[in-house]
Amino acid sequence: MIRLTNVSFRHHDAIAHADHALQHLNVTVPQGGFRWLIGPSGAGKSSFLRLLNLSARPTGGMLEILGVDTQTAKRRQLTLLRRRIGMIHQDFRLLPELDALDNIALPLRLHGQTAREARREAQAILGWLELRDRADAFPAQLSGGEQQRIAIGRALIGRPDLLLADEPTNALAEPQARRLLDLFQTLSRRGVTVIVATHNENLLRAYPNAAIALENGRLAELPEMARA
Ligand SMILES: Nc1ncnc2c1ncn2[C@@H]1O[C@H](COP(=O)(O)OP(=O)(O)OP(=O)(O)O)[C@@H](O)[C@H]1O
Repeated sequence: MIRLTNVSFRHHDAIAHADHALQHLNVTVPQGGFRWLIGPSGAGKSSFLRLLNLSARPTGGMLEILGVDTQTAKRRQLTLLRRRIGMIHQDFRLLPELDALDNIALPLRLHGQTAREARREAQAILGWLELRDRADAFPAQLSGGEQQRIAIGRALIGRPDLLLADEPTNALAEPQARRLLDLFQTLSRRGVTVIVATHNENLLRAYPNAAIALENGRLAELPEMARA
């Protein structure tokens, strides 16, 4: 369960003091829920995902993630919570000095698994991503779509309970995008909470899940297309 109660967020370096990226949001997503996150550029979608990803803290309100009250949680609880969250960043954020296999394996290494175990699981994911022959390639040697698929693999390898994705299909061809969305749907049916920011109207139509619509940092009326 994800629960935002009156959550506001202001970037440290926001220009005007009153400039809030998110304002007074009340949102609940049950465990296993799939939500699109939609809204025009600058509406606050990435800021919203940063809060859920625990890379930023709300400046007001209460944020509960997977049953943990993030304001009162101890550091150790937050560390454990982070391991249950998978994030696909819009700009991929691969480590340039690691090859494709080790980028995917990284979360398991950070969680203390041996290189051998982590690489074995990463190999299986590379197979699903149809990138087995690119295991040794470094990010700079990969196409945008290949980098995005590696970023997807890295988010999935830790078997997250909460999967967050910022425009995860923007570098993918349509069949790959649909395959990814089919996987997201399957994961959601198995109890993973999935939140996906997108501008891709074809996908919104093809996968009519409920949506969280933002506009100027506030919840907005849902456009017809996104009502589920
Ligand atoms: N690091 C930052 N410092 C200051 N303000 C920021 C920062 N990042 C975003 N903002 C501001 O916060 C607001 C919300 O931006 P955000 O990136 O969350 O929107 P978005 O919906 O993800 O946009 P896009 O679809 O273009 O990615 C905007 O007004 C933006 O200018």
